[in-house]
Amino acid sequence: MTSFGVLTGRPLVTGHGTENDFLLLPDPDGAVDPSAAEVATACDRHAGIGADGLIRVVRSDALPDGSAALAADPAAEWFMDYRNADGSVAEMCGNGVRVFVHYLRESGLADLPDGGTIVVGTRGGPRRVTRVGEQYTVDMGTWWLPSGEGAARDGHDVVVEIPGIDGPRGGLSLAVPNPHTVVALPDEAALATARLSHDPADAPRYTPVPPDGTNLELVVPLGEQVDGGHTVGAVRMRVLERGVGETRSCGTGTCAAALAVRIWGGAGSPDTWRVLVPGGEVRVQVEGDRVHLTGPAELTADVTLRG
Ligand SMILES: N[C@@H](CCC[C@H](N)C(=O)O)C(=O)O
Repeated sequence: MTSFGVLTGRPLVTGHGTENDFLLLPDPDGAVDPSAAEVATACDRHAGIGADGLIRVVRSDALPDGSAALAADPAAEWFMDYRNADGSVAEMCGNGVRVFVHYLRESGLADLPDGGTIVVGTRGGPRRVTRVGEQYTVDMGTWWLPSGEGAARDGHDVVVEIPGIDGPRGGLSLAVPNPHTVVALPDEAALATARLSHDPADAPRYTPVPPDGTNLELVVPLGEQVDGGHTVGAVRMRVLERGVGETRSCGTGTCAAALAVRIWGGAGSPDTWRVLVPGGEVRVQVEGDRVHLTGPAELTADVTLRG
């Protein structure tokens, strides 16, 4: 008999950002702290509602991680308590934070006029989210190369064996601030043949093994175009998310993908990137050691779990 534990009977809201989908748990006062097993069951696509992750919408002053966010930025009234579909926590979710802010706006918990900005607490630090019509631009903060600048010179710091792809490939590790490994493939046919799963018998293998696990982005650079007088790069991406499986989009992953392709492109590589994912398209803007992500957010249903 399936048990959703503390989630039973709680009003939940479903939503997605470029089809990276989430269960939102409104819990302003921090009264409901689901266990990893309860999150995993609710996110199971057969035994539960199904989602790539669960996001608790909670006031920052109601939990310890939120207090740290408030100390970093007193404007961070709300905290995105993000859990992967397997119940594990992650530092940041680039698609989720847009859906989070869209929910705050739609439910009247925050006033966000067009052009307005709100600060959201996350485990990766406070994030400023600006509404631009029906799109949201997230200041994703600083990014870095965990292996140091030498990795940028070499272009890779990890070897990845990917089921469905011939031979081992060089990958580049990036922190956004959650861990990502980006691997370039020669064309879209190769991208289509990759098998992306956490099944131990068919999972990618990394040398060295990433200490905190990793999200894996497979990318195919699509070239550059001039848009409004600016050069814009384009890249197609598939992603295997840590703690989830293959998803139709990953916001932090699109940032990692754009950053890696930009590094591989060398001097003169664009700062603005269109990243095409199975669930749609987002835009990534690099400003030195900071990165911004722009994309849509939607709410889809109000749901309640039965016992
Ligand atoms: N889908 C998210 C990333 C969620 C966290 C990730 N699976 C991890 O464990 O690091 C995004 O949109 O960024």
